[in-house]
Amino acid sequence: MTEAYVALEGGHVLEGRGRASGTARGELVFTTAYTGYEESLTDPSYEEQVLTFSYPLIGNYGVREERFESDRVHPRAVLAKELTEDVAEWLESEGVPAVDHLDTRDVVTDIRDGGAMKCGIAVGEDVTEEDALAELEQCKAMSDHTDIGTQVSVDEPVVHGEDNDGETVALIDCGAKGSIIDSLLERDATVHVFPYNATVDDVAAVEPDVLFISNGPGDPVNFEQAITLVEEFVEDTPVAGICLGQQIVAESLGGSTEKMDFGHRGVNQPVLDLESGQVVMTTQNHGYTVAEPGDHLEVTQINVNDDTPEGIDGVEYDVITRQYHPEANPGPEDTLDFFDDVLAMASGRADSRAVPADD
Ligand SMILES: NC(=O)CC[C@H](N)C(=O)O
Repeated sequence: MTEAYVALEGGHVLEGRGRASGTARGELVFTTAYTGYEESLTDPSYEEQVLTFSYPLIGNYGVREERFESDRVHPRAVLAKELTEDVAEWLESEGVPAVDHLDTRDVVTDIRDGGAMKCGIAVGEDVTEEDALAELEQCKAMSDHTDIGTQVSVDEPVVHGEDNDGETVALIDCGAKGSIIDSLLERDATVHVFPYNATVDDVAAVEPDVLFISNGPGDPVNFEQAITLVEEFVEDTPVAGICLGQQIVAESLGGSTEKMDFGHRGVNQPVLDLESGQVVMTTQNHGYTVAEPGDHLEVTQINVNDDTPEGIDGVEYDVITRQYHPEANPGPEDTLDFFDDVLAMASGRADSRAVPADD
């Protein structure tokens, strides 16, 4: 019989039903998203995490490659109340352990009380609780994955939309979702995708109209080269960022970031634009946040639930970043116009708050 154990930080072990076999360890997090499991499971931002779905039934509309955000599943393991056969087979074929028949209400409550925590998973014919505890023992804190970029980034630069007539975007791939590239291509941009550790010379060679830092997994302070790129380019080149990208921009320009207790993961996170007073629904997936924007950046949007920064713009530089995922996939498309704003900024057409003040 297939055994399935989940060992939580502190040593508490849960028993469930094994749906995909193997052993794994990672940072235990939850998403409240009720749709979009194909997109979430292929989002590189989940690298080194174990993803719990709080919505009780996952997989009820199948598994379609056209919905994938990258070419593989990124969470180390998946926990749910009920996974369909389609999803279980997919995860088994990807070598990603999965456990269901768990009381995910308890798992979510544990994470909310204790914060995102380490965990170990063991699923298989002969596994024991000790196997899950052994995985837990070896689990590293997220911030200790210091070279996580190498696990999710392209190895070599790739160009998309070479024949497009629009702006030239240098996208630093810290684990970029495919929808970010698609959103730029749909707006006629040429997108040069660079490895997370690209040099200033590499990027300068394509003469970008905008330096765009992608989403990605882990702690922003571990993306030292991307932090350097923003410092080097910001005086002469507009800068944009999504999620990890916002955090990297803040780290570059005198701000700071910190780890949240359990983060924001879901598709109905309300965000208030401080200038217009408008609230939009957003997709989110992050465990770190900007703590202080620093003198060069100003917070322009906040999370309605906890006031954390959701939009940060440049004070004297052309900078626009968002903590949420404007590209949706999954989730609402309320914020797709972010890409129009970024490309307007890149072309110098921007009537943006980031325009330097007159003397
Ligand atoms: N989606 C992302 O880019 C995640 C950003 C970062 N890894 C965090 O957890 O906060």
